Amino acid sequence: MTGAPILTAAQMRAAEQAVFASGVPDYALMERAGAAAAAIIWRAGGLRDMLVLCGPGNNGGDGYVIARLLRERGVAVRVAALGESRTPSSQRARAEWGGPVEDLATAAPATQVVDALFGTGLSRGLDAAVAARLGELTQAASHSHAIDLPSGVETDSGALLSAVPRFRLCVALGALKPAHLLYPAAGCFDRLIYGPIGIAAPDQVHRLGPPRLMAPGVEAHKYTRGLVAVVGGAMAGAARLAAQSASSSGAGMVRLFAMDEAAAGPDAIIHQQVQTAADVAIALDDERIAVVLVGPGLGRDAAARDRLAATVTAGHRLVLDADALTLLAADAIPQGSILTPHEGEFRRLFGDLPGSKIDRARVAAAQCGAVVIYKGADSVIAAPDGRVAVAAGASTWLSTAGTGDVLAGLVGGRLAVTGDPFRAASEAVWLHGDAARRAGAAFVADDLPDALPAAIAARL
Ligand SMILES: NC(=O)C1=CN([C@@H]2O[C@H](COP(=O)(O)OP(=O)(O)OC[C@H]3O[C@@H](n4cnc5c(N)ncnc54)[C@H](O)[C@@H]3O)[C@@H](O)[C@H]2O)[C@@H](O)CC1
Ligand SMILES: Nc1ncnc2c1ncn2[C@@H]1O[C@H](COP(=O)(O)OP(=O)(O)O)[C@@H](O)[C@H]1O
Ligand SMILES: [K+]
Repeated sequence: MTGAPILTAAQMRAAEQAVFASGVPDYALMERAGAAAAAIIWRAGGLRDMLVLCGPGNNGGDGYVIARLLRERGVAVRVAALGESRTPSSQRARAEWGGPVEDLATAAPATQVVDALFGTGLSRGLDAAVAARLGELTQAASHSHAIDLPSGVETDSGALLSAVPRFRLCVALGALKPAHLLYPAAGCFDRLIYGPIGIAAPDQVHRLGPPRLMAPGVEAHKYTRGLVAVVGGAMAGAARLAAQSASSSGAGMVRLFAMDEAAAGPDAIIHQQVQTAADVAIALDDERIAVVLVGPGLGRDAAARDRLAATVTAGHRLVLDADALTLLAADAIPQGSILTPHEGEFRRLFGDLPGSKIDRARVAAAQCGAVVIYKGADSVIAAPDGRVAVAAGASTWLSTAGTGDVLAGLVGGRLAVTGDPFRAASEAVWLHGDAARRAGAAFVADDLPDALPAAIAARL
């Protein structure tokens, strides 16, 4: 399930220090990084003429190594620098390059541009003139490559500290950084390639990787595969959509406790009209229920409040979405639940927490003892024990009504199957993204459940 590790700038520095402490000289690590990046750029750009932009720090050092190695392969390389090299390794890399170094302010463009101005050491935005030069030279190139990070993005938050052009390729060195997955920085390149340089990374924060799912065993029956109950409310459609998604998620059975009478819908879903909070309590008094999903279409009035209270009191494992997140206070969330807030719901529940989206999700999960899926174009899944998976690059067509209801149903279904909230949340976000990819363009939320069986089959 886990993909590449994600390290902050400080964790990256600590990991580099550990490599140096093991006896690898500073400059050897820079050679490794430069060689990894040069190999990736060579595959992308071949013999096209190139301008490498080198900054004053070690990111610039990587640039000089890349320039030298691609010159050795026959590429017509020029180098333009932003001032002198200030670290011992980058000074050596510049000396090993040995060729002319132009001034960034006046260098002519080339077919390929390599941005090695700043990486994880950026402490403030680029000066306006430098940012403008970077923009001009990048736009003039048909092949643009950012080394480690596009210059101008803040490593740990993904914020843009100055104007950043869009690169064709970003080469992440040693580990992914939060800015590779968090927006807006994650939108500053078309493709991300990870270049390993042999550092050991802490293993708590990862990019979301493809899950490994299992087909039901021969002994399976509908109750062992998990019974998901969906408690609906005033807006019937949202709960129906969630129930439909849960029933295509691998769960054994879905019961929809709705306020309205059964509408036409998948007949596999057991529809039961449950009007009062007392009726909700009776319906949920069933030991076979593995997970209860509440929130989509619940409403926010007194009746919704009562239905939610009856649902929480029933004591089953909960997935809380939409209106449930608006009605509940953070300290009333039962431990072991899964929450699926979008930005607005997250801020209402947890306030304006400091730090990156990853930091905020982690604090929220620890605070309420629940797994939090902090949704958006970048979705951060955080567990109370500190584990985090970050998903970026989902189809932007997901920004349509009801796709959150589909995700919530899917989370409920995977939780019923696995019994493990972090795993269920991770599987659900992956499958949701894959279903969207399969649905293509301009889909509506109703199309996504139909795409789930194929998305699941692809992970068996
Ligand atoms: N230690 C090493 O040998 C390795 C370093 N690596 C590379 O080194 C990078 C980190 O290197 P550094 O820590 O030297 O940091 P950078 O190269 O990102 O830049 C740091 C330098 O720029 C200055 N600076 C920061 N923001 C500025 C601004 N807005 N305008 C002008 N100057 C500014 C800083 O004062 C410092 O001198 C990584 O991103 C990666 O590319 C990796 O290749 C791994 C190996
Ligand atoms: N621009 C976007 N790019 C990719 N995914 C997005 C984007 N906007 C929203 N999403 C995803 O779509 C879903 C929307 O959920 P939500 O905001 O709760 O919508 P709704 O309540 O209408 O169902 C979430 O899974 C979210 O991560
Ligand atoms: K860079």
